Amino acid sequence: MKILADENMPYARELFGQLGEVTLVAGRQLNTERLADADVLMVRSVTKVNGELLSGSQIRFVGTATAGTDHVDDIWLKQHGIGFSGAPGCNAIAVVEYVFSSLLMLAERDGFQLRDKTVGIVGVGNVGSRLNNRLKALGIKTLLCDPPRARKEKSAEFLPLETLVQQADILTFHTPLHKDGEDKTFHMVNESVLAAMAPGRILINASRGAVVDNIALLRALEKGKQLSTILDVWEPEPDLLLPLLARVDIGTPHIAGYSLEGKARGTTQIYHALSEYIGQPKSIELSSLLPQAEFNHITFNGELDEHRLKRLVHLVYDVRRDDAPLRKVAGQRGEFDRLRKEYVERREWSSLIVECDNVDTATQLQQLGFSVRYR
Ligand SMILES: NC(=O)c1ccc[n+]([C@@H]2O[C@H](COP(=O)([O-])OP(=O)(O)OC[C@H]3O[C@@H](n4cnc5c(N)ncnc54)[C@H](O)[C@@H]3O)[C@@H](O)[C@H]2O)c1
Ligand SMILES: O=C(O)[C@H](O)[C@H](O)COP(=O)(O)O
Repeated sequence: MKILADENMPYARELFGQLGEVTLVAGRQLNTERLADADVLMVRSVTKVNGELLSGSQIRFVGTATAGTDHVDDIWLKQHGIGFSGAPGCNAIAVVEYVFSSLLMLAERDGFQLRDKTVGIVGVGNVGSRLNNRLKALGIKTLLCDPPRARKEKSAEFLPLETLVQQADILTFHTPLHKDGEDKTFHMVNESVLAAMAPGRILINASRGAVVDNIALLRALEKGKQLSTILDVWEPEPDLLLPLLARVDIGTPHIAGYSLEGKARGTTQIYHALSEYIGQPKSIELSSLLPQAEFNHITFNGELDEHRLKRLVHLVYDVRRDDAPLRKVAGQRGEFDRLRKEYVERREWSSLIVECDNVDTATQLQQLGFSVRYR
């Protein structure tokens, strides 16, 4: 079995090599010729997988090691009897930790306490629900919007987007990109949503670029709208609007989900899916693949306050390490992708064992996802 896999997929050779012959390719350069005699295609989000790419090929299974699947025409795959698997939730923790890192940085810079803010979460799936749980562990008020879940679960927990726009100090988007339909998310943040956001609010997009109308956002900021913005995803990528990057508070090259754990989980999820599809079910523990983290043990004495939490969070991942390099190279051909390809290893909070002497601190850090030892 010949398996073609994106070169930016950690552990692809080790895992897929157990199932067939692996060739690694640059995701943006995949074309019909490269697919010639391949049986399986394993991609990330930069490869558009559709009839144009696949007709005439002998591909019988497609996997994407990503949470978002808007780059895959899954209907076409089904119609043509091609197996498909995404990697739901693989990098949700990484995105949550990106959001925390960003908000704690803004809180310090602008002199506010996160615990005084209300956070509106739009899209309460794998990312949104984990974000909600961690914010609640800190006693932070959240407002939730997820119409598909609201319909299914008939729960009053979910509110209309307009309510969040009016009431939340921080509005963070974690929806899939739907170009149309009842739950359309394309340009969900448009001119009128931006106009309705009160001065001093914070807008975060770590979902898909086009969930926010980037031109409308740029216009609003150019007209002096007081809005702090955190953008990990752009419309379009990789050729983002440079004047917009210049005006956002934090701008990163679509790496919110790029913890080593998150990427590796993506690979293992589609490895499991392929092995089942071909009738040779295999399983592998993530921990057997991952190296020890650079910093893996720390002693934390006393009580946890927001300032100390910020220091701990930024010890593991400080978003500024991804913001500055993008500003330096944006606009230069190939550089957005290079930053992603050569991404310096980043680990999740769970990779840090925190030894605590205070039971409340230990409980809270555990709820937040750190590995904790109480002595
Ligand atoms: N920046 C990154 O690196 C990164 C990483 C992971 C995921 N993502 C993106 O974030 C998205 C969310 O990730 P996830 O893992 O939580 O996905 P998910 O599928 O688990 O959750 C998405 C949630 O959004 C809800 N939703 C759908 N339409 C909606 C609408 N119109 N309004 C409000 N909610 C709506 C769904 O009901 C679901 O609960 C992915 O689809 C992907 O595009 C980006
Ligand atoms: O949908 C996802 O999982 C993320 O957006 C993912 O991190 C994108 O990374 P890429 O596939 O572009 O490497």
